[in-house]
Order: sequence, then C-alpha cells, then structure tokens
Amino acid sequence: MMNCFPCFTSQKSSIPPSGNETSENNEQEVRPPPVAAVKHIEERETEQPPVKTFNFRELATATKNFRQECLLGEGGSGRVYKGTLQSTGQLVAVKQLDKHGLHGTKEFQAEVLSLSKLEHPNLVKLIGYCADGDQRLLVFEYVSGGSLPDHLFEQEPGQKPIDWLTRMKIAFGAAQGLDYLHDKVNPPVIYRDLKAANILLDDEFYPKLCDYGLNNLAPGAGDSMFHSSCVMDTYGYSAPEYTRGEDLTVKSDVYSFGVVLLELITGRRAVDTTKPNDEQNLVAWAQPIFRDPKRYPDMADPLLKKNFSERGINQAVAITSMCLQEEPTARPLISDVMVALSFLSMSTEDGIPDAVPILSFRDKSMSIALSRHGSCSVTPFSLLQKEGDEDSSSVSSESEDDEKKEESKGSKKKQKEDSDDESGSDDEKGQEEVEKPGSSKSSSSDSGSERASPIDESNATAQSLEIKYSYSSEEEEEEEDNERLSSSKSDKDCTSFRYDSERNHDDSPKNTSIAHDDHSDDDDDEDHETRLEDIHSSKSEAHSVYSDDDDDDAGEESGESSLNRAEPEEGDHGSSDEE
Ligand SMILES: Nc1ncnc2c1ncn2[C@@H]1O[C@H](COP(=O)(O)OP(=O)(O)OP(=O)(O)O)[C@@H](O)[C@H]1O
Repeated sequence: MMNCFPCFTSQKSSIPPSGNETSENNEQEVRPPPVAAVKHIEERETEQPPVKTFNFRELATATKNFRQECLLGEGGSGRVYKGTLQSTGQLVAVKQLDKHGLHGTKEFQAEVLSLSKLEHPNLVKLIGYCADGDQRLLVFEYVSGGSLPDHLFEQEPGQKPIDWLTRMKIAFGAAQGLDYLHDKVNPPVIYRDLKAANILLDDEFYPKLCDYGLNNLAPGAGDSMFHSSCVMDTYGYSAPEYTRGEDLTVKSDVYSFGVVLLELITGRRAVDTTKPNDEQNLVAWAQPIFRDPKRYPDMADPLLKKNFSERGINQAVAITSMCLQEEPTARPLISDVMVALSFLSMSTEDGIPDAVPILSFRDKSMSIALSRHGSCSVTPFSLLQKEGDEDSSSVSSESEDDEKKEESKGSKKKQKEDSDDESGSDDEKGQEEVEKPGSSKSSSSDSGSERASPIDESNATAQSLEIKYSYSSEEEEEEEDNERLSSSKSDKDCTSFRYDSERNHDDSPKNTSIAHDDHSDDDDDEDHETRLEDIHSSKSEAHSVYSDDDDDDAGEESGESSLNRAEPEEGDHGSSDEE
C-alpha cells in the first residue's frame, strides 16, 4: 500500500493542538465541539477530531515497546501492532506510519478529523491518534478474527472452510461498508485499496473494512475532490481504468469488490503465481466462464463441496461478472450489489429467501442480469407502479419521471414490436433481454412471464424493473401476489425493497430502505434505515457522516479534508447506462 499521508493539504489554520501538547490527559476523550458550533466556520476552526489523542509513551506501553511479538503485520504505510490500552484494557491495533512522507502535526490532525467522521459497523473504527514529535500513529479497534485471506486461503490443518452462506454474509457486510463510503458520505469516498486483506473478520466472521480513506491521499489528490489518479498498487484488484491511466472513481472500487467476490466464490486468490500461467490472474481465468452460465457452478471453491444452492451461485457469479465489467459505467452501483447480496446472505437452508421479496434496483441492468441467472425462479416485474401510486412517486424525482416517461414510451413501442415476434425460444429471448436491458421484453420473456404484470399503458411514470423471487408453490397465487405488489401494505409474505433513485447526500442513509409490507408506520425514516438490518439480523446500522446539523458545512468540511472524495460519474445513478 502506498504511503498514507503523502499529500495532505490543509486549507485553513484550523488545527487543534498536537497530541503531545495535550498529553496531560491523553486518554481522555477529546470531545468534538457542540453541534451548534459546527455550523460556524470560525468556530469550526477549533474543531478537533472526535477521537482520543495519545502520547507516544502510552502507545509504547500498550504495545510492549512495539515488540516483535505484538507485530500484526506490515503494510505499505507502516507497521501494525496489537496493543492493550493501560487505562481501559481495550485491545487496539496501533498503526505506526512510516516516517517518510511525514506530514506536519496540523495536517495530520486534519486528516484524522476526516477519518474520524467515517463511522459504520462494517468499517474498522478509528479510536485515536498520536502526533508526538515525528511519530504519527493511528489507533484502531482491534479486530480479533484475522483477515479474510487467513480464512479463505491460508487454512490451518483441520480448520473448517468458510461455508457458502458465511461467504455471502461477508460479501454483504463488505458491500455495506463500501456503500457507506460511496453513498452515505458526502462527498463520496473512494476506497481505492479494496482487497481481501483489507477485510478483517471478528470471531463471528462479521466483516470490517480497514485502511479505508487512507490512500485516498496522494500527491495532487487534495486538488480535486472529484477524481484522483493517485497510485493504487493493489495488484490483481485494480480496475482496468487504473492500468489505462484514467482516474479512479467509485466504480473502480466496485471492480475491486468484484475481485473479492470472485475470491469468495472460487477460493482462489486474485493473483496466484503457484497456478498454471493461464490461471494465475483470477479475473482473466474467470472471464471465459462468465460467458458460459452453465459453467457457473463449476467455479465454486472445491472446499465448499457443492454445499450451496445453484440459484445462489448463479446469481453470485452474475453479480461478480457485472462488477468486473471492463467499462466503469457498465458496472453496477455498490448499493445495488449490496441489495442483491442481502438476499444471497439470507439464513435459509438453500439460500432462498423465505419471504417473497420484490427488488427494486437503482440500475435496471442488475435486475436483468439476476433474472437471467436465477434458475428460472426470479421473475422480473416490470413497471409495476400504477399511475397515482404513492410508492411510485416516492421512488423518483420529477426530472427522472420525465425521463422515465420517455423511456416508458420507448419500452411500450419496443414491447409492441416484440409482441409481433414471439417465435424465439426462451433462451433466445433471455439473451435478447440482456442485449436490450431497457426493453420491456425482460418482463415477458422470462419463464415466469405469466406472473409479470403487463405494462400498463397508463403507467407513464413507471420507475423501475422489479424482481420477484417466485417459487413454483406460489404459482397459483399469481393474482393475489399481483394485488399485493400493487397495493397491499399488510401482506406478511411480501417484503419489498425500495431504492430511492435519487441520491441525496444531505440525508442520513435513507437511500436504502426496505419496507416490510406489514409494517404500519412506513413514514418513519429511522425505522426504514434499520429494516435491512432487521431482516438479516445484521449488526449493521449505517450512520451518515454528516448529521442534519452539519449539513450546511459539508462542503467546507470537504474542502479541509484530504480524504479523496468523489462525485458519482454522470450516468452512474438511476437507470442503467445501457438504456
Ligand atoms: N484493526 C486491526 N485489527 C486487527 N488486525 C489488524 C488491524 N488492522 C490491520 N491489522 C493487521 O495488520 C497487518 C498489517 O495491516 P496493514 O493494513 O498495514 O497492511 P496490509 O493491509 O497487509 O497491506 P497494505 O496496507 O499495504 O495494503 C495485517 O495483517 C492486518 O490484518
């Protein structure tokens, strides 16, 4: 990994005293200023990282003088030691940053301030820092279970391999962490160094991303909060645009996430020089298989001994293949990946959700890809909302409505053309479906077409393709289901996912909302935010970095921070790029 703090730029002299200057009571938490004060720039200039400051001696004591036996490992940015804070007994991981590329105390603290605001259950928490003399250390929560490669590739004899569901849960958790950085932080943060080694696991295999936000700092990165082309030297995980010398975006992270997903599915390393030449690069090895869905189950890690559902692996591989698209704009949003993985990580015997969920992805291509790989058990419900339907209006902004009206017209026209040519086989139709993701054919060519609502001619504001996981036992309930889908809010069998198609960074994570239809108070934002977690018994509870109280200042804040913030690319959100 590259040096963490090579190019920190601080635009204001707003830096609090250094760690050694506050060393009288170093482990006392340095409290952030009152929220009201954050709104005023002058007062913000006194803002301090809401984390502890330590002096060097304390951390030396915690790590037994940085003894070898406490060394957890060494990365590109320095060494990481396991330590115990004397005052509290808390286990910590102390990252001692390399001294080259050292930054001034103020710059370092400003960076810590940015990092300290990133808080999510799937991110390793920053506890404090030390800027004592020329020492620069970061103190993180200690994650006890080791890193993902420890469990996936470096198994001790007799150690049980990670089962399929756990792998999907790890992927889901990692996606949640990444989604937080991309979608809940304003402006978005590009991870830049996502790899299996940066996914740490607790004793229950709950994943936490580490090293986030660190190598967003690079020479020149501070100048642009939009894109950055600073070095990401994570061989095997780097997106093609990096090799092409292009800027990295959130979609570059999605690519790296795809590589991790592929590792989870196959049990193969991103790069493995012990394998035959044509198998050394995992993505290159997988590409021909991506084009041959029949071979998807063969990709599975042999250690899994085929203990997974065919639907599960087909969909997991389909998601992976989308993440690994050559062109960044063709890759899905991590939020869509996260929703898809939430289903694959459900705790049922065969990985099939108990309930009958309806997915609504922000990007149609995800719906379509999954519908092709669901062993005929996933039926797209296209354009379900009826005019005047409240749900419909809540899904998109007015401008998107206009776009969709046009799109809907196109779809209808296409549907008419398609209906004139119904002679092809199901497979052929499925193929065509993918080639024309905007086509309404996706709702009629699937094997479950009889379940799909026909496109309502009056539905000019229809927003999204929705996927319905359906089962043969429910075939007869078609009519009932359709009724439920369109209007009922009391059906206990039906769980619907709604994604706001409009990204709103000023909000807390409202973008992800999952509504149980039996839920009575669907206006409760807080409630919405936690439904995903409710469903999956996840520990996760996403928090926005910027609360309502400091929304006003977000822009200024980003200006001070050298975290590499990114804005989404044009066309990254909402409907598919292919349309
Ligand atoms: N919070 C933590 N809790 C437990 N172990 C950690 C923690 N942070 C890092 N480690 C471990 O410390 C070692 C070094 O981590 P570090 O992030 O510095 O290097 P890396 O990820 O291996 O490489 P690079 O930083 O170059 O990407 C790794 O084995 C990692 O698993």
